Amino acid sequence: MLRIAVPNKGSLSGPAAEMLHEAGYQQRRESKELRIVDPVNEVEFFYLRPRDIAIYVASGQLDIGLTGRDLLIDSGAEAEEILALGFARSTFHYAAKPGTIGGLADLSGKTVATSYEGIVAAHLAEHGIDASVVHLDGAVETAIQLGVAQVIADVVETGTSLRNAGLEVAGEPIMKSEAVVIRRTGADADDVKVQQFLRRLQGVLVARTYVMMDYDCRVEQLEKAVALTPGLESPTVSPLHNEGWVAVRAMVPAKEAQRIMDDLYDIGARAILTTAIHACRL
Ligand SMILES: Nc1ncnc2c1ncn2[C@@H]1O[C@H](COP(=O)(O)OP(=O)(O)OP(=O)(O)O)[C@@H](O)[C@H]1O
Ligand SMILES: O=P(O)(O)OC[C@H]1O[C@H](OP(=O)(O)OP(=O)(O)O)[C@H](O)[C@@H]1O
Ligand SMILES: [Mg+2]
Repeated sequence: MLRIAVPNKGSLSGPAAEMLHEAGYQQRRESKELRIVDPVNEVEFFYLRPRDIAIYVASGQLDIGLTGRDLLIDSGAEAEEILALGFARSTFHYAAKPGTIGGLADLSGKTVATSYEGIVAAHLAEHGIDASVVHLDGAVETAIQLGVAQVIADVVETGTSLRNAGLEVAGEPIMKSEAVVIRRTGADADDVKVQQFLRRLQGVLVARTYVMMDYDCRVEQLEKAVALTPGLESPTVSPLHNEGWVAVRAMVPAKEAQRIMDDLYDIGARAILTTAIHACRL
């Protein structure tokens, strides 16, 4: 039975459960459940604090975990990222009152408040900056107003929390994060059950980002049309009953579907349809 750690609360938990559900796995029915078994898929899910997931996975008791890249790095645990999941995207930044911090050197001698001490201490050391770090559990934007620190280092997504606290980002981003699948460093890369789990999640990622496009076009236009819809490997081209026409089928990025349909129409393609992909194995 594959043992998987899943975030039990916070920004990661809803989208993680949704992705697992889309991948065909049973998920817990209520938020107090800490462990469930999905007997059909032979998987056991453990609902853990996002921050603790890398530690559990590194200990070898759980095969894989879903967490944030920033949480993985912050933990310093012996675990590694094996698949990026495209949700809970964020950037990790220093921030301060406008005009107080021009560049990294200005952090010298300051106190930095953060929930991500591991990332911040490593970043400061890497750049040879002597600053103090104070750990706070959350709502770190308030630390400056209340005099606990002159600088914060935190997750920024829309920037609303910083703006509301009258702060602005200082210097270059420290790192970019998103939800990731992790396993213990050096774990068996060919484990069949892990590979199957990853293929299922990859199927969801593809289904979310691609649509299937079908259209008819004249044989003379086929090369131009195929250049617009090269597919992932190669489009399927089938003869039509009407001589001189073919039907083409290819996967296209969902974000570009409308532009591609316009371009296909312009070169004479007709009966252009897009359909959602619900699941796939590439
Ligand atoms: N506003 C946000 N937008 C996108 N991702 C976020 C946001 N806030 C946190 N994250 C990401 O979520 C993960 C942190 O999850 P965690 O549950 O620990 O914190 P949280 O979502 O802030 O919840 P909590 O309320 O417990 O602090 C990190 O990977 C972080 O980058
Ligand atoms: O740039 P934004 O879109 O405003 O998002 C970033 C904010 O979201 C998270 O806070 P959360 O709401 O999880 O509270 P917390 O600070 O207590 O973790 C994060 O810690 C930032 O404060
Ligand atoms: Mg938070």
